[in-house]
Amino acid sequence: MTIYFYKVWQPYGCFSNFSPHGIQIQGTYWATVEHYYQAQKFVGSIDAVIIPAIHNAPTPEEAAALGRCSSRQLRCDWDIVKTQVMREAVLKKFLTHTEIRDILLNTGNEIIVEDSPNDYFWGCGKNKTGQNQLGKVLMSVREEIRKLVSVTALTEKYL
Ligand SMILES: Nc1nc(O)c(N)c(N[C@@H]2O[C@H](COP(=O)(O)O)[C@@H](O)[C@H]2O)n1
Repeated sequence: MTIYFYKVWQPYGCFSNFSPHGIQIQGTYWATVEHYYQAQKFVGSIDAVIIPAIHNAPTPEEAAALGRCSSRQLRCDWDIVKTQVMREAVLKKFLTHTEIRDILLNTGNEIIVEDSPNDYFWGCGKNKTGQNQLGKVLMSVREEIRKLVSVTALTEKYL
C-alpha cells in the first residue's frame, strides 16, 4: 500500500523535510533538512548573504519562505544539483536519527509519496501526476541504508 506523507503532524510526518531532525553537514549544524536545502540554493550566488538568515530561521517554514523569495538569485546550477543536495541531506537525517531510520526501514518496499497539493516536482501535486522526487529520494535512501546495515552486520559477524 502506497505511503503518503506531507505535514509533520500527519502520519509519517518524520519523512517531511520540515520534521525537527537536525543534521550536521561539513561541520555545520542545520535544524532541519529544509533549512539546509533552502540555504544551498544560494551557495555561490550574489545573494549568498541570505544563507546565515536561512540557517538561523526559527522554523523550517521561515527558512522556506526566505529561500522561496523570487527576487533573490539562485545559484546558476541549482536545477542540476538540487536533487543530489536533497539526497545528501535526507540520507544524513536518516543515518543520524535511529528512531526514524527504523520507521523508514519498516516501510518495506512500499512506494513513498510526498502528498503535496502544490508541488509537482518534490511531491505528487494535487492530481497525483507530479514527479514525487522527494518520495524517490526517500526510497533510494531506504535502499542505501539497508545495504549499509547488511554490510555492518556482516563486518561485525566475520571481522
Ligand atoms: N509548504 C510546504 N510545507 C510542507 O510542510 C512541506 N513538506 C513542503 N514541501 C517541501 O518544500 C520543499 C521544496 O521547496 P522549493 O519549492 O524548492 O522551495 C521540499 O523540501 C518539499 O519537500 N512545502
